[in-house]
Amino acid sequence: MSQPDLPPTPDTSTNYAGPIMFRRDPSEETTDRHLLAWVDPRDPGLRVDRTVRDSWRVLRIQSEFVAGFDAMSDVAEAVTVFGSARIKPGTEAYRLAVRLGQALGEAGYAVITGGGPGAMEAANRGAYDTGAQSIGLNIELPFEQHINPWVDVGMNFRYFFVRKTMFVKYAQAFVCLPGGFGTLDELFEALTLVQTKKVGRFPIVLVGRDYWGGLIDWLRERLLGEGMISDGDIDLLHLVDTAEEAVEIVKSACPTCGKDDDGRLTR
Ligand SMILES: C/C(=C\CNc1ncnc2c1ncn2[C@@H]1O[C@H](COP(=O)(O)O)[C@@H](O)[C@H]1O)CO
Repeated sequence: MSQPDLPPTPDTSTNYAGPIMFRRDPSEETTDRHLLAWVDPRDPGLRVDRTVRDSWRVLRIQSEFVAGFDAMSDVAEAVTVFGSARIKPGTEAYRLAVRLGQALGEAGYAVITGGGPGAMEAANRGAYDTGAQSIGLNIELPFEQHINPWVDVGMNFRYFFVRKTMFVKYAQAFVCLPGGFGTLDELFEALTLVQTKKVGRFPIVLVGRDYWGGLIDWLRERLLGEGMISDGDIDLLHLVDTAEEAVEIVKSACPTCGKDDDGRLTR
């Protein structure tokens, strides 16, 4: 029933700038966007943007690394799960992501995701269900954004590259569920880090032969076929169909991960 003496329910759409929340602000600005904006050095009115503001931004970036390292300091063995922000509860894709979170949790791993909706939420939900640590590293975006309710350690990052450092530094493996540009970006960053031996310990697992198979075929035919990558590079990717297979690959790459000296789960 309407109550004319009360103000209308507010628009609750929410934007974040790092830890700061804004409502009723339709701006598409984000901190990343300010950092990456090109500023013409010949424009005297904007010169301060390059000479002063960019230099000072370094301190904010530094503080985000410090906060991220602090937030993650208690994380033991963990697996980072990537996947579409768009899949919905009730779908097969969502159930697979929940099952993946559960299987990783049951095997003793903490689960790290981007903290958002879709496959991230589902994997956090599965991990949370098993009592495993469920971590969400969210990112400031130019539209409404919240950390999903199944995250028990969460952080909201301003900068994509700081957040990506946390995904890699605190995980023993990456598992990619079907996804779009964001998932592909995260997958190829991981692949490049392993290929260039910046990280050495990483299995990268793709779940969904049907979804990823075409990409693997293309990588083999074009990139390998035309000498853009080496023979072993394709083998960095493990293609599976089920959550259980994914966990087996993670475990076999790091048999002691998730266990203490007596072989007990460490969570
Ligand atoms: C588009 C929608 C929500 C966006 N919210 C996100 N929150 C946190 N992390 C995100 C979000 N969107 C993308 N990511 C990151 O990229 C991967 C998923 O991207 P994709 O393009 O959907 O594959 C994911 O792993 C995150 O790290 C829904 O309204």
